Amino acid sequence: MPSMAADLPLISSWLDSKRTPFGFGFSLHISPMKLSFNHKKLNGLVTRAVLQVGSVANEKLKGLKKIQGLGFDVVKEAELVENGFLGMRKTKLVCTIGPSSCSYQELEKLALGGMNVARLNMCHNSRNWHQDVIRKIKKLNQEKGFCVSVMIDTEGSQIHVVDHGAPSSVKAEDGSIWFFTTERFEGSRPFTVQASYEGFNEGITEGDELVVDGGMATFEVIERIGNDLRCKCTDPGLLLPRAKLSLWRNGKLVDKHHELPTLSAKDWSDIEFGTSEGIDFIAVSFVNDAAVIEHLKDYLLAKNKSVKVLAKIECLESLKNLEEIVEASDGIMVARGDLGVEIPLEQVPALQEEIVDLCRRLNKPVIVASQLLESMIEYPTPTRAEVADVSEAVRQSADALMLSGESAMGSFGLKAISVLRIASTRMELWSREVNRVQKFLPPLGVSLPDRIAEQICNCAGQMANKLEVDAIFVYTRHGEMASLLSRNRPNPPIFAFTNEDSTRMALNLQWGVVPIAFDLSDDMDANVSRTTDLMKAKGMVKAGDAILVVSDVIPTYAVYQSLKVIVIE
Ligand SMILES: Nc1ncnc2c1ncn2[C@@H]1O[C@H](COP(=O)(O)OP(=O)(O)OP(=O)(O)O)[C@@H](O)[C@H]1O
Ligand SMILES: CC(=O)C(=O)O
Ligand SMILES: [K+]
Ligand SMILES: [Mg+2]
Repeated sequence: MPSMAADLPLISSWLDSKRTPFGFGFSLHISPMKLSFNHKKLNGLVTRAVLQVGSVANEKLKGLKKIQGLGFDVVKEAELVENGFLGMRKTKLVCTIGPSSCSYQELEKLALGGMNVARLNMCHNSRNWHQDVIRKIKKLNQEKGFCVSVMIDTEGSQIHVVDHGAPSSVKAEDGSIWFFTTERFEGSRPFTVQASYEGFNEGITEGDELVVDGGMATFEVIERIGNDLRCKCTDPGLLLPRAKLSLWRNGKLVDKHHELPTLSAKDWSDIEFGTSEGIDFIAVSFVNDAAVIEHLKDYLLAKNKSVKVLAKIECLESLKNLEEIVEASDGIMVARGDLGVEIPLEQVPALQEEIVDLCRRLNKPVIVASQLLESMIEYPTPTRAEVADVSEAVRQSADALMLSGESAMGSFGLKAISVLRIASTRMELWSREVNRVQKFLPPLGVSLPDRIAEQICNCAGQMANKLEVDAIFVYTRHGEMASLLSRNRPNPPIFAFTNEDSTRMALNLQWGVVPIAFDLSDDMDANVSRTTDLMKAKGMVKAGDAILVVSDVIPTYAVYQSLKVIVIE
């Protein structure tokens, strides 16, 4: 077993770099508070070796605030009691809510099944429907002790089918002639497909290709007449309601997204509605560049709304500006559905891995989305290939996996979430064995502006693994340290105590973090003893458990970040 001292050079090397721009000096002290040599994990080490890195406080510690109980997610609590610290799932699960999952009972079942975030796609359904779902989720959280965050996903300016002349799907036969029109009309016309965007056929000429849903059906443009494109079906298939339309010339996409506003008037109105209902995340569809994310974040800041903004990577333009988009946003969704429409399908897997790695480097949570268990929309078991896809996303250490149609409209949403839960827990375990995590994941260098926090958390991650502590406790107001710890993908779970509700809900999307509501005080020792006492009383920690404690609680008088190891007595 490596000794704790082995970590000291690492820590002291960054301690040398003083935080002069902020006017703080740093001290490191190791104070053995109590010696005991029989702990199962830290045999031979002091039981309360305290490694503290804090600014020199020039004021006395403030008095203890009144601390109430712990706001612990009932599902995580049960998971901990049942599986122990190491058996807790790290990968977060997002479920799209739709007609088959919108009742109070179904939502409760999904929450019990491990849903961390509920996604509402504003492309579908009415304002009242969305409001009703959001309120049900809030009620479940409040009355039943769940911790499910709410995400809205903007409609954006997609080019899709408005009407295709049939109530549900319609088959386009080989060689059949169809009109794709931008004309608005009521009712339906046979062999006529209404497209959502007026500029849809501009610049399109004979010989171009019109692709439906990324290859579900393909047409050749024969003629452009006024508002219409007259097309011949060259690859037969189904036209589904709201099917996506894209145009191609000589094997290259004719990019129309950049002509459209990323946030339409309807999107702004949906955002206004969502924030007034207290949502936690906005996922922005078809992001082209960082500007739209910055604009939305400024807007939310001005309105004093702590809502996290996620950028969906799903079009060509977003790939060109990937790094600036990741930097600007609070998280990313790899929206493989539309991405696979805009770029050749075989490029999606490598891109997914690159995006996941980039997000980890820049410390932004990342969701892998779409078609993870697509066959489960219809069938109660997944294909082997789907389970392999899910496991691969977990191996890449994506923060979260997302269900779409599987939970929104399928009959087996609950089974689908249990497949995600079981497959991700299994893969996490496998990745941890014989240090595979270290082999798989690119090492973290020094890449973030807050180098001190970054290095504390990198060291904490290494220490947690080497010392085989049972859990990491982090005390955080804005979630920064919790997020930086998560970025290291350590073996033990990260319990993040926070007094900010918005921080708690945002941390729901971060790998391995269990967010817990707690009335933080400026007195760190009081926080630690109070939370461990409360968790002990609940049977969640017991004597002998080793815990790595990290803090970024910032009292009014100083910056105070610390790292220490305690063993529960
Ligand atoms: N609120 C809803 N009401 C009705 N049906 C829904 C709803 N949400 C999703 N669905 C159904 O589930 C399917 C998949 O949902 P999802 O929202 O993930 O679609 P998507 O096309 O992947 O997303 P996006 O439109 O953002 O690209 C939809 O095509 C739709 O049929
Ligand atoms: C989720 C989504 O928007 C997509 O995959 O296209
Ligand atoms: K959407
Ligand atoms: Mg999409």
